[in-house]
Amino acid sequence: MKLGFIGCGNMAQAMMGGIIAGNLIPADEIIASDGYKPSLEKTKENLGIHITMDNKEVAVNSELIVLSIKPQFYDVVIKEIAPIIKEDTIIITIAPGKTLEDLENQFGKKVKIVRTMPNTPAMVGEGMTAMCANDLVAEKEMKEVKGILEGFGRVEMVPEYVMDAVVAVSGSSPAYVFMFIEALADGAVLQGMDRAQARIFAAQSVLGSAKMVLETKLHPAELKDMVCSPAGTTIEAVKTLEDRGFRSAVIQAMDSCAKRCKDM
Ligand SMILES: NC(=O)C1=CN([C@@H]2O[C@H](COP(=O)(O)OP(=O)(O)OC[C@H]3O[C@@H](n4cnc5c(N)ncnc54)[C@H](OP(=O)(O)O)[C@@H]3O)[C@@H](O)[C@H]2O)C=CC1
Ligand SMILES: O=C(O)[C@@H]1CCC=N1
Repeated sequence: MKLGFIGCGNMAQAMMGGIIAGNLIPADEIIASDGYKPSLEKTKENLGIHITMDNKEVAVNSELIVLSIKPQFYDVVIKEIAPIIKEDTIIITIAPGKTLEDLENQFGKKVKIVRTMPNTPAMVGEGMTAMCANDLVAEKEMKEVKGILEGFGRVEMVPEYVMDAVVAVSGSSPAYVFMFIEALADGAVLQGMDRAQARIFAAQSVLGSAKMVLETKLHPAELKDMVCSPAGTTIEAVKTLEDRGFRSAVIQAMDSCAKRCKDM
């Protein structure tokens, strides 16, 4: 197998979906293991990958192994696979707070490790993933892994010290954005709009605004100013958001998020 996933939940399925749809690795060269058989079988049915209940089968048969279990299960899974992985296997991690040094110590031997942080928009091919690696991973191997991760969105190489910031700004941020979209829809419902239509108006406005930031490369404050007419409607809304500490709430939420990474 080219690519193996240990843990076949939300992130693993999102990553596999993009990789297969982008023809980066064919489904019959991907294998996934999980402790829960019905969800594995459903993934096999949807994506056509190989499945197993045995993590070791993934470990011995894959060139690249994604550890797609929750952080609290990293210890037990690493203990299980460390004795049997081959020297040239590349381990890809996606958990917050698990540093390259921690991981190397847990494996207890020289292992090629690529530490990444993806996000759930990978499910629709619009993921944002950060990556860094230990010294054993050659530049050519980094490029290969990057190419695979690009199957489900954008990828940036980062120095490891910014990984907690990455979790706050992209790994976890879809949750805050969904809360914002939900709140926008609620606000429109309050003004009398139908719920289903409100959700479309809210989501499309967030999508379009994000695209403007990426495509115009203008500062977000400049784009905000373009919406605020003098004595108009928008500046009234901006005033209320500033009064209620909107930006400060976001920054403080991200600070809590990054602090949690350090405790994991
Ligand atoms: N969700 C997100 O937005 C993001 C998540 N991540 C990271 O991705 C990783 C996976 O998260 P996510 O996909 O959300 O989690 P999920 O709970 O959806 O998936 C994890 C899967 O691993 C299975 N599992 C648990 N223990 C084992 C084991 N010993 N061997 C094999 N499989 C096991 C779980 O089964 P069961 O449910 O039966 O226990 C579950 O199906 C985490 O490290 C998370 O921090 C990173 C970026 C974004
Ligand atoms: O909440 C979490 O811990 C994971 C990591 C990033 C997004 N979800």
